[in-house]
Amino acid sequence: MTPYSKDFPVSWEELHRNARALSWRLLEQGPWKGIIAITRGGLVPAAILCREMDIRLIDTICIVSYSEGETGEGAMKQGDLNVLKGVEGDGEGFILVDDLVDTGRTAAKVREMLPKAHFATIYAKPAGKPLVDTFITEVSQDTWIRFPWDMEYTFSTPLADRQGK
Ligand SMILES: O=P(O)(O)OC[C@H]1O[C@H](OP(=O)(O)OP(=O)(O)O)[C@H](O)[C@@H]1O
Ligand SMILES: O=c1[nH]c(=O)c2nc[nH]c2[nH]1
Ligand SMILES: [Mg+2]
Repeated sequence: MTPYSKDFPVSWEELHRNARALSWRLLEQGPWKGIIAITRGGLVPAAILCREMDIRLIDTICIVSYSEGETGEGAMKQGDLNVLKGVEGDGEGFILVDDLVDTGRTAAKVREMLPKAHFATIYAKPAGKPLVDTFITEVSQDTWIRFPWDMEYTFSTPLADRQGK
């Protein structure tokens, strides 16, 4: 059974605003040598951060942790962590960025790989929050965040018509 009972759709505008808010917070804590994006979710936040912070050195850690769940409703379940590509060094002076922390499993893995990096996310759920150095918005553990790159505009049934369904 999926542990997610709430949906939290995020628009491009909201994502952009939150990523810029994260840039402000990180600029105050610099200087930074570069950004390491945790693919794939960290790629769009990293693009916004490096533009706002004038950072030109961008690398990736490529890691896979979720696969399509049995529900077929777009919610995912977590499998084994699979690191496809790492980076050299201990991460000192680098921002490690991801879109969110949920259980914190991905965060724990990347922190182990780069113990001195500053780990930043836009969204954090309570279980993963202690592993993040800087984040912008907290959502409850039973919420599934829907990022704009995972959605498309579609018809919305009026609330009155949904009653009793
Ligand atoms: O805190 P956790 O429970 O580990 O979950 C958070 C991770 O899960 C998602 O990535 P996912 O592995 O689904 O891949 P993606 O970024 O390529 O979509 C998300 O982008 C985080 O990286
Ligand atoms: O798009 C996503 N939304 C989430 O809430 C989430 N949690 C882990 N991985 C996730 N991916
Ligand atoms: Mg990810």
